[in-house]
Amino acid sequence: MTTPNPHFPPQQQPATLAQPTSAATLYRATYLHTPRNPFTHPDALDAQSDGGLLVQDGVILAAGPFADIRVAHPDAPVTDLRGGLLLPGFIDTHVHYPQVRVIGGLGLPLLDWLDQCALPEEARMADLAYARGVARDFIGGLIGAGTTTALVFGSHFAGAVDAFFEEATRTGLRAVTGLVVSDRLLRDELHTTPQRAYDEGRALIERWHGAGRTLYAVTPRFSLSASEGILDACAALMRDFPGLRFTSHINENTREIQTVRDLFPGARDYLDTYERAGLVGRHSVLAHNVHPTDRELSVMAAHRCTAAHCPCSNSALGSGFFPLRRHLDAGVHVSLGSDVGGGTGFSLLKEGLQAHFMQNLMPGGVPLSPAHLLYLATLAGAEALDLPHTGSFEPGRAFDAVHLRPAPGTPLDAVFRHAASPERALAAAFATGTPADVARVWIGGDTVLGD
Ligand SMILES: O=c1[nH]c(=O)c2nc[nH]c2[nH]1
Ligand SMILES: [Zn+2]
Repeated sequence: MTTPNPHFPPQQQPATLAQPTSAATLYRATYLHTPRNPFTHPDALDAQSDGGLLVQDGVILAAGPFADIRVAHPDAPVTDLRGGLLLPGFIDTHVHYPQVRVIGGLGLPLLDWLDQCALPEEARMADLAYARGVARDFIGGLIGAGTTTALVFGSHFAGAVDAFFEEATRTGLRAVTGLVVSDRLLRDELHTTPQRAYDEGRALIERWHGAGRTLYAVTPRFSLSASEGILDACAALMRDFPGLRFTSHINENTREIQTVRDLFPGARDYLDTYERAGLVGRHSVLAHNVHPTDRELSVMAAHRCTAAHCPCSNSALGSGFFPLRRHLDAGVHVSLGSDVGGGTGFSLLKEGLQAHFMQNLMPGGVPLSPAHLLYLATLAGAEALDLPHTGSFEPGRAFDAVHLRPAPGTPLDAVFRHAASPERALAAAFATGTPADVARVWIGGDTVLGD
């Protein structure tokens, strides 16, 4: 892309860190990652057709051509992953936990889809046993798609959020989530009060923020359903507990935007409803932003907040074409989200493909290479969530990885066996890969799927 994003300079890391002192494993694979942002660095893709990643205690110690790593570490046991593609684990920056069982409500615009599909299901999360089952389905879906970190829209019920954190902890997923809060225009049982939003949020933060791999995200559903009082309670949590993340929705659908305008007559625009409350900052991720104004883009860039682009959801709900070029030109950071259940599944491969299609089809769209798609599905999310130990295979980062190994006889297997380069194989993975091609997933060096 044309405009450098000054907010996330590439990490300068030595090629090899300290020598291992105890058992390390050398993974041999065709691997690809984007240690840099390809929108600002043309040679951002690092592809090794016969690569080696030396991993100890869940951390990558060395990365490069297998032969080089082998010479330096002749005794490390080798795990041979050749025959597929090894990528950094995917990072989904917008996905709804209580909606996994209502994926596929096609054909409705946002507000009708919420009324008819999403909110009735979200009301069921009051039942803790039900919520526990949903948490299993949801996290199984994420990991099964190769996602190792997710910014998750939680539930309106504190017990269901506890259930999510418990399941995330059990499985090892890196998860950032929180209580969803609203006090109008949804359904009565999903409404809360500012005081209760603060009290329940605080209790969850004290239990889960920074516990193991979990972090807390303050989460008003959207300004349409959140009064100034609720937004102020959210801001109070952000002030009282430094290091929290913030997430919500913005500028998704024209009817939604008009309703927000009517509800906040003093606000300059949609972003201003969050901005006035002090909720727009480096740790803010706002989903969709399909219809932003120039002022909103410049304020988002100035505050270094992220727009989570959810192309399958935007297509399924008919929300519109995401103006990626305007975001990049304004210097707004962009990451990728599946937006299950408005989105159509957990695979960030599919989201990457849909992003590619939409940019191809829209006037002034940004041509997206395989490197752009991989970046959006991995490092861009790590940057959005300020998790610098994830997102790529640079030494010093956690070994969060997905091994794509299509079944013999499938078209993707044929492409992998005959691809002229790893980059061609990567393009095919985005074009035709699915969760069925995910053979193994690691988080922090632990195998969480496959063997
Ligand atoms: O895509 C969306 N999914 C949701 O659940 C939602 N809630 C508010 N705005 C929303 N947009
Ligand atoms: Zn959403």
